[in-house]
Amino acid sequence: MDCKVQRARAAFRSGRSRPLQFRLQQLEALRRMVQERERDILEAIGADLCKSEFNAYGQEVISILGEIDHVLEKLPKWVTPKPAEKNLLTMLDEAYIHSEPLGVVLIIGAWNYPFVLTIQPLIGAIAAGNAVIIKPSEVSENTAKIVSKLLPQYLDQDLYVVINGGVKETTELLRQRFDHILYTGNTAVGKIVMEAAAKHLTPVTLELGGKSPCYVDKDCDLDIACRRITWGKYMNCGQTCIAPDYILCEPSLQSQIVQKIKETVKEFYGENVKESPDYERIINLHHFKRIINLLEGQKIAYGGETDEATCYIAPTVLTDVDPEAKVMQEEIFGPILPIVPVKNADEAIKFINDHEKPLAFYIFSRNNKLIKRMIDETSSGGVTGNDVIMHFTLSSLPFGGVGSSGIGAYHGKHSFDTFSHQRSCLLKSLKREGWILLKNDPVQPPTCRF
Ligand SMILES: NC(=O)c1ccc[n+]([C@@H]2O[C@H](COP(=O)([O-])OP(=O)(O)OC[C@H]3O[C@@H](n4cnc5c(N)ncnc54)[C@H](O)[C@@H]3O)[C@@H](O)[C@H]2O)c1
Ligand SMILES: CCCCCCCCCC=O
Repeated sequence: MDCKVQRARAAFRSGRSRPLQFRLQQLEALRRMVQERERDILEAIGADLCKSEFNAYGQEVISILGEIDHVLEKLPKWVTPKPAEKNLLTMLDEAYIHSEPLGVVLIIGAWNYPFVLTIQPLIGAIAAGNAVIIKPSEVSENTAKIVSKLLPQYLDQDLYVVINGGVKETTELLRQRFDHILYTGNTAVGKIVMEAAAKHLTPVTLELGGKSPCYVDKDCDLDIACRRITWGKYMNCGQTCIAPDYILCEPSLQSQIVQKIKETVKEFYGENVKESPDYERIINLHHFKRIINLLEGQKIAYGGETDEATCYIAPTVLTDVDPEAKVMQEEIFGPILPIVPVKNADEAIKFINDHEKPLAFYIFSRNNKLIKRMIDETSSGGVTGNDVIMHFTLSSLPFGGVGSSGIGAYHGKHSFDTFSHQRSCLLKSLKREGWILLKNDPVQPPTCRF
């Protein structure tokens, strides 16, 4: 492992990852890999998460191809040094900001979108000119295997290295010195990563989780709201970092919401969800049991069926959920949707602010003023009004958390910035040396110097 990181560092020091042409060529090769080996990639994701090819393509491959195209188009502009404003003392000089690569960066991926969560940060790290060590999640072993098999066939083998393994290997890896670490996963491990990084003063981007609230206002299009919530909540069997974790709404809306979600589930997955090729499974028995446990003592208004043998949990809605209930104490990361009744938007705002800052916040309302007020009076990594998940799909928006849901952000230019150092450059003119006397004259106030 040491020698793989050293090899990447030596390759970085050779300087070959820096030229724009090289970065573009590597990104084009990555795009070719995704296009030519699409079948293998979809198969691996499918095997890990019991996901249809259609869903794997729509949820993982499309965003990677879109991100690569976006970066290929914009990178020449991003790498161009940006002139900086000058003052009287430097008016004859050249001042600019140069984005330079950080060095060797470590990307630690999570299992729930195993391809996108390793490859999307990789795109940014290559674009910024770094060498990269990629550590996919061992939980999604098929995707980890295919990533480690394919990347060396398409990319520079010394600069971009995949290391597979679990806690032991990652712990060992974290002892090494990196120039940046981007970790995606749960908050507890995020703290371990940050502690290890601190030993080397390595900056981190932590893409963590949390309980993302969804406020449904009584003045909203309830049909559309419930359709969109159903889509985002039950996609990937609820195992999405920015899935709406729970709903806040006035008590009288609960039964309508349950009814509409029930109808939408039928529309999306058919009469028998268990038989639907579009409905995934919980990743493993450990998570299956953890989620089932959250149902204890709850009023199940819809769903609730489970099958341990296949880690199946039906799309489920809970009503009149007590904020103190177990299901409200941790991120659910499964297809259970609690509804917590609140009197109004103000009570919803207070509820959100009384808890840790979430990764996402969703507001459904016809009243844009209310949406803006709720944004102003709360905090979260990102927000989507009148939909869920969709802010993730925009390369122009920084994707990341705040407070306990994460540190830093990536996607598009934000990835490039995350993996770059903004270097201040001042190139002094050799002219007007006489001015130095003025600079060194302590009796002259600065305003009188020129
Ligand atoms: N913000 C985001 O973009 C994002 C995306 C996906 C998931 N998540 C969050 O991640 C969580 C689910 O992921 P997970 O944590 O179950 O994924 P996971 O089990 O795949 O772990 C993530 C990574 O951490 C490594 N790891 C695990 N234990 C470790 C340890 N003790 N020391 C060092 N490394 C260790 C794993 O090998 C893996 O590569 C949820 O909270 C979810 O919200 C966040
Ligand atoms: C259009 C749907 C895209 C869905 C991608 C969601 C990725 C979320 C990453 C966190 O888990």
